[in-house]
Amino acid sequence: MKGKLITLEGIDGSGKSTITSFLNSHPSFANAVFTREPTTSWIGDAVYKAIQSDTDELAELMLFTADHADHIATLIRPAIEEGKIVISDRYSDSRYAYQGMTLKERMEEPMEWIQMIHRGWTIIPDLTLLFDIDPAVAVQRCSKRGEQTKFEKIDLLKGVRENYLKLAEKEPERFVVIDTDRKLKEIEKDVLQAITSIIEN
Ligand SMILES: Nc1ncnc2c1ncn2[C@@H]1O[C@H](COP(=O)(O)OP(=O)(O)OP(=O)(O)O)[C@@H](O)[C@H]1O
Ligand SMILES: Cc1cn([C@H]2C[C@H](O)[C@@H](COP(=O)(O)O)O2)c(=O)[nH]c1=O
Repeated sequence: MKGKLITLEGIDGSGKSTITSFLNSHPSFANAVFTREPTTSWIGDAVYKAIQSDTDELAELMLFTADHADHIATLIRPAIEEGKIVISDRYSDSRYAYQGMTLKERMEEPMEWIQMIHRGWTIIPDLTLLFDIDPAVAVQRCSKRGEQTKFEKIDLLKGVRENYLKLAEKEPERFVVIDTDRKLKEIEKDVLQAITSIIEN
């Protein structure tokens, strides 16, 4: 039996890692493979170097995309072929939404172009949970957390959020949008319901 790929997406501070930890300790997902992008490989390390410095935005996209290709080849495809459930904290939609913003002065329709360069080799998720939140609330949460990435700025995150919502509107059969400006218990319930309906089909 073929496995399932479930991805968690959303702007910085939207609550993806918090829900990933919840799922990781939930008995229903004891055999699932938990992963993330940027990955923990040397390419993922290079990505973190790029986003912690003033790297050219196109070079940054290429690094994120190389990390994605390696992630698919070494972990995602083999796990899915073994019939596993794979849960990834960020995946290709992060590139469409974030680099769709960072490259908007460099080209016309960057989001469509980035999607085009993924076509034919990426694996499309069975389910994408989009953690949606007002960027002002997300940035406030991030500031309490301490560490910051260069993308944690309200204006940029507003554009990233709009890109995510456009993606969700175009593919309603893949996306489930979760309002994360709520109590954790309510979010957990919606997440479990969305995942269960995909796994049981
Ligand atoms: N529903 C919630 N209500 C209040 N605070 C929350 C909620 N969910 C998460 N938080 C807090 O918000 C902060 C950011 O959450 P988290 O690290 O899970 O976000 P993230 O989407 O993984 O962020 P990033 O993409 O930047 O890693 C954390 O301090 C977390 O404890
Ligand atoms: C995969 C991916 C990530 N990003 C951005 C989103 C975040 O600001 C950082 C990763 O940091 P995290 O807090 O460890 O999730 O990188 C991106 O711009 N493009 C991508 O493809």
